[in-house]
Amino acid sequence: MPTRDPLASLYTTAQVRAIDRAAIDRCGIPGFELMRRAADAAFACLRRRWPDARRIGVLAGSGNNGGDAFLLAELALRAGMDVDLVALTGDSSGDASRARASFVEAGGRARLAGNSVAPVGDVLVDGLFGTGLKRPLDGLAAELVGRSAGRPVLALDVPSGLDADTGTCTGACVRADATVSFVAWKRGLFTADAIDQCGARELATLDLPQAAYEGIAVDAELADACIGRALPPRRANVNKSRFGHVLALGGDHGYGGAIRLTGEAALRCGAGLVSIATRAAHVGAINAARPELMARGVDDAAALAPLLERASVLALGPGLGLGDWGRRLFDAALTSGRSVVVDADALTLLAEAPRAWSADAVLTPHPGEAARLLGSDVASVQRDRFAAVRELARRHAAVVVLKGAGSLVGAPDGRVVVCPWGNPGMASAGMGDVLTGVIAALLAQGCNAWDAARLGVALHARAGDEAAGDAPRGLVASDLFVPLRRLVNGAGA
Ligand SMILES: NC(=O)C1=CN([C@@H]2O[C@H](COP(=O)(O)OP(=O)(O)OC[C@H]3O[C@@H](n4cnc5c(N)ncnc54)[C@H](O)[C@@H]3O)[C@@H](O)[C@H]2O)[C@H](O)CC1
Ligand SMILES: [K+]
Repeated sequence: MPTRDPLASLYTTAQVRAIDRAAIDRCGIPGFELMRRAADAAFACLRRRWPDARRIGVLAGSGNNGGDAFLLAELALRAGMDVDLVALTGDSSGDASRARASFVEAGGRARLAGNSVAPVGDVLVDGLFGTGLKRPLDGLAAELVGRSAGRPVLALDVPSGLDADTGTCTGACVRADATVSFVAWKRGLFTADAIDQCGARELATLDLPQAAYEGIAVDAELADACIGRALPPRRANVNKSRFGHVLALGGDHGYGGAIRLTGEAALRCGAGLVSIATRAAHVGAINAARPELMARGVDDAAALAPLLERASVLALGPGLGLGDWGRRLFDAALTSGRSVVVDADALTLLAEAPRAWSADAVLTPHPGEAARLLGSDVASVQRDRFAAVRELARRHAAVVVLKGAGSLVGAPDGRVVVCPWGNPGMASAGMGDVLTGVIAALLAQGCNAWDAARLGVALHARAGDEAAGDAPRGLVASDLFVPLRRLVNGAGA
């Protein structure tokens, strides 16, 4: 059994609660001690991130998230800070009740939320709700969250209002500058709305022994970008044929740039040879822009046959269109027996008629394409991205990349990897075309579908972050080529 990497393991809230129970029942650590350790870790995080804070505002809910908040407030009092604590309810339950009493014994005073204003302070501690959130926030809780807008916020465990299993928030939700999560990463902290709501994420494992985690399944893993294990350094005595031949198919009239981006990305990530099957009208422009690409105008399966014969991996779909021409290329490609990355319009064609695969297959839908493939709608896909990517991988018996904020990679056997990199600048034309080329290049160099997809997504997102810097707006897809080349050679791993 590979040793669990706590920093890369993602759990559902039910699994985290099971770890909590195991810590108490199996390891003999009282729940209140866990709460105290959580408060210690959160207070240390606050002092580190806001070293000049002298007054803190605290929002305390009725459950153990609130209990964490009461004990943090007590620590702040004992450190000589001013504390303005607003409690959502007049009493707390279980360990939280003991935490509340401890805060009061230390001289703390809990104001009742009622119609009072939000707590004052240089920084606001969000201890309203954590993994016990059961429904979208409303009423007083929603009002308090609304009043935290625009202030520096440290969220305890989970930003209040965020579903820690799916990363979505349908009602009011705290927007934190930092979130310190306890015991283990909740999978919902890394995808969907969480990317906007969590701020900087920190994990405090509360010094739990490994025994607390044993026997409790990990639901997903954070992507790693260590390319070295899958693509070892190149020997000198090699020929380009060792690094595969990618054939990119697409670029109907008006979309020649899409397939060119795919082809160039494959070259930049180390494919030995890259050919492009596209409309004849695009060949001149592609050859002029990137002569290393072997662009060929094709109109039918006959013209495509020799290209398919020479290729080892196909990148199918960017700018393919849904017309007769695109359908002919689609059908020829999917009966070629080659490993294939299926993207863009090819996914729409696939949704019309699912296929069995005779080699490795990676699908790369955005939420809209995923909805079409599932016969569902975007809202349902985004409501639970983990369920969607697992259902897609199972139903199509392929590795699936569900793109979007916090891209997910799913395998037919249920494995899921979550990409913690990427930025809003990547929501722009051509980024998906580049990703298709990246994944095809890794397949061409010998990676299996799972490694090619999870590493390709990580490389692509990290290249996007490097290219964007602190200016995501205006990032263009070809900006990724230079960082991609650095990262695919193991830089920064
Ligand atoms: N193992 C760990 O990760 C540790 C967790 N700790 C903290 O405990 C909370 C979870 O505590 P819990 O009491 O289960 O739930 P919450 O405090 O998150 O929720 C409070 C309470 O609120 C009610 N509620 C739920 N949704 C709503 C709503 N929309 N409106 C109003 N009220 C709602 C419901 O009854 C909940 O029970 C975890 O996040 C950690 O912060 C430990 O302290 C440390 C170890
Ligand atoms: K919280």
